[in-house]
Amino acid sequence: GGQSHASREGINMAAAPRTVLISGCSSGIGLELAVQLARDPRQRYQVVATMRDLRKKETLEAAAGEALGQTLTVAQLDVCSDESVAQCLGSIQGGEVDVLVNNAGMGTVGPVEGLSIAAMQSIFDTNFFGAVRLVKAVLPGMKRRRQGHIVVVSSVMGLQGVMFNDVYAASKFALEGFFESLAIQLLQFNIFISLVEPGPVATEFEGKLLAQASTAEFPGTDPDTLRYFRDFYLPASRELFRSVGQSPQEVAQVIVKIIGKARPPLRRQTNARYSPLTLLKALEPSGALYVRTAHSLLFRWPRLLNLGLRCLAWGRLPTRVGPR
Ligand SMILES: NC(=O)C1=CN([C@@H]2O[C@H](COP(=O)(O)OP(=O)(O)OC[C@H]3O[C@@H](n4cnc5c(N)ncnc54)[C@H](OP(=O)(O)O)[C@@H]3O)[C@@H](O)[C@H]2O)C=CC1
Ligand SMILES: CC1=C(/C=C/C(C)=C/C=C/C(C)=C/C=O)C(C)(C)CCC1
Repeated sequence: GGQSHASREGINMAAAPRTVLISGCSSGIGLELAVQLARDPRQRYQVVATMRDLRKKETLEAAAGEALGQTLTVAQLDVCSDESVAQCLGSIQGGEVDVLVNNAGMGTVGPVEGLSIAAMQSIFDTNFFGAVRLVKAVLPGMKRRRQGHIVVVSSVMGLQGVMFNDVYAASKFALEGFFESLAIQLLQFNIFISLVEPGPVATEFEGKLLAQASTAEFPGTDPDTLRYFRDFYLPASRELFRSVGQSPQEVAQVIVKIIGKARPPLRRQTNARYSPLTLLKALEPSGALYVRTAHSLLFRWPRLLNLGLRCLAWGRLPTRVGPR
């Protein structure tokens, strides 16, 4: 209770740093968040930056600079493996995680007819069950200590569906339902949940999706659907990333602020330029306004969509797309 709030607000400067465990730190949002927290000017955090493949650790280590080995350590963690999770948590001093950031995730695009059930399940294994696995591992300790914060990198697609992102959106909706439910119970234990909902972010995420879209054959899909996907959706999606895409640094900054709060919010969107699109659903609960507008913008008035995106992008520098 009171003591933790005092330390979080910096009143008790001598407070021990909080241990923050982040999944998926080989690139993108996870990497940036790990570095920003480790470089906190008030040194409030001890960061365990994890990734499933340690051969990818160089970028993170270079970005961490002097923080490496001080406020940041790198550890192996595959969110799809029970053994890996157990081993990683066992290696943490005291075994206590104060803040868990479920960031690891992957996208998938394309018509559902062309995606195998196995491929869909693997998206859920990573995005949904990966987060659930980590939560099951850290929750008993948090409950015992009556303290904790669980941050989940969800998406605007955890709030509303987007054409040709059916499975990815479903995995993010699953996170939203799971963690909103958990949030109610956990208030009893002084444990907070925060679902962070970025719009498009310039990380390796988009490149991986474009690579999938260009190599996958989506067998069993009718030619009309394939044409809608390739000639309508893909160019619009590219333009959206170019115009309103955020940098991973910006998203990480929002998460750092949330972690620093004594009363963190349950939901937080990160991209004000995307919010007109999420408003379409929030303002009209039947969903018809959002679905009809998205449909029209993509299939009937693509030039209006382009114009609209350019307006939303007004006054900002184009986001550099691609790896750090
Ligand atoms: N980029 C975007 O437009 C948006 C992204 N998001 C979400 O942000 C999160 C981070 O993505 P982002 O930084 O953009 O993309 P990146 O592709 O740059 O990073 C994804 C990270 O997740 C890791 N990962 C994948 N599977 C596993 C696994 N089984 N165990 C551990 N780590 C794993 C990847 O590791 P590896 O390198 O080994 O594959 C990588 O470190 C994701 O949850 C994504 O859904 C949300 C909204 C928008
Ligand atoms: C094409 C198109 C859309 C596309 C949205 C996209 C592509 C959002 C991507 C979000 C991401 C990448 C989130 C990651 O988690 C809208 C705006 C819904 C409606 C108009 C047409």
